[in-house]
Amino acid sequence: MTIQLHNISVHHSGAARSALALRELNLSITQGEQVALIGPSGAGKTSLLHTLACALKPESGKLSIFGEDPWQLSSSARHAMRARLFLAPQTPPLPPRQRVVNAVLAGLLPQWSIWQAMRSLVRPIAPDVAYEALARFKLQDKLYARVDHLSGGERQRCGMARALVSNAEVFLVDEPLSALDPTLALQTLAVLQQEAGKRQATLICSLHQVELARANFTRIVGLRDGRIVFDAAQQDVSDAMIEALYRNSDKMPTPDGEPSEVALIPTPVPPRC
Ligand SMILES: Nc1ncnc2c1ncn2[C@@H]1O[C@H](COP(=O)(O)OP(=O)(O)OP(=O)(O)O)[C@@H](O)[C@H]1O
Repeated sequence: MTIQLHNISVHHSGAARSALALRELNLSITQGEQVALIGPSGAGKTSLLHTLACALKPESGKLSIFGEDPWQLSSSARHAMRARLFLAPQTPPLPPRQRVVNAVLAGLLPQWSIWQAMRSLVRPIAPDVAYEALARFKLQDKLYARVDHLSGGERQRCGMARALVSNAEVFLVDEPLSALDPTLALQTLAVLQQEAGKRQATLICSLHQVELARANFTRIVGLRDGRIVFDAAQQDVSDAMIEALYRNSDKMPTPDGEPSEVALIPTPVPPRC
């Protein structure tokens, strides 16, 4: 099992201790699985991806990635683990004045020495690698453009190209399609899924496009109020489950941050690869 969460609860630093972003989550994902995370805004999709990327430390519960608890490792061992995980945030943190070629090649940084990294900033070491990755997202003509001259959707695809050049074993991708038109969204998702499939990487992808998730992922995890509401095979996800997942709650929040009511749906047995 590549990823195992047992009763994981997480809160963000700065948030009230009781305002948990994830509440007693249980989840197991095997290497090579492709999982879509869906759920309303604030459900905890980003928090879950950041927890899996070892960017957020759980408050309680047991987390295992590649068979080890990242937070029991030394910081250098955890750093090495992070290099096997690629987190593509909703808004890729690309330095504005950087050239696209360098932004993409940053995906190779975990494999480079400090000298290679510095040399590449002056004169990109492997522009062909960046070019090929960009071409898969139809962005090759922007190879030497400045990042702050890209549109939002182009930046997102630049972030995806960076994922492609990395040798990550797990892709944690947050809302990769939010700034893309429907055609590009489909193409981008296809490239991500093909690449993950080709290298047997695990792909965990949060999506607001529920129909895209249902059409393209064999396993769908529905989150709401920091809890897993369902974890089901694509064919077992019904319209009623989706409707309940996204139903607006007009209940007033309680002062301790606990949601006053969550429509929990019995969880079908998750599919196994
Ligand atoms: N930096 C932060 N500090 C404090 N609380 C946070 C922070 N980031 C998120 N939260 C809270 O954690 C909970 C889960 O947020 P999260 O961003 O994980 O949801 P999400 O499902 O990814 O939402 P969206 O679809 O809008 O991106 C929310 O209640 C949110 O308000």
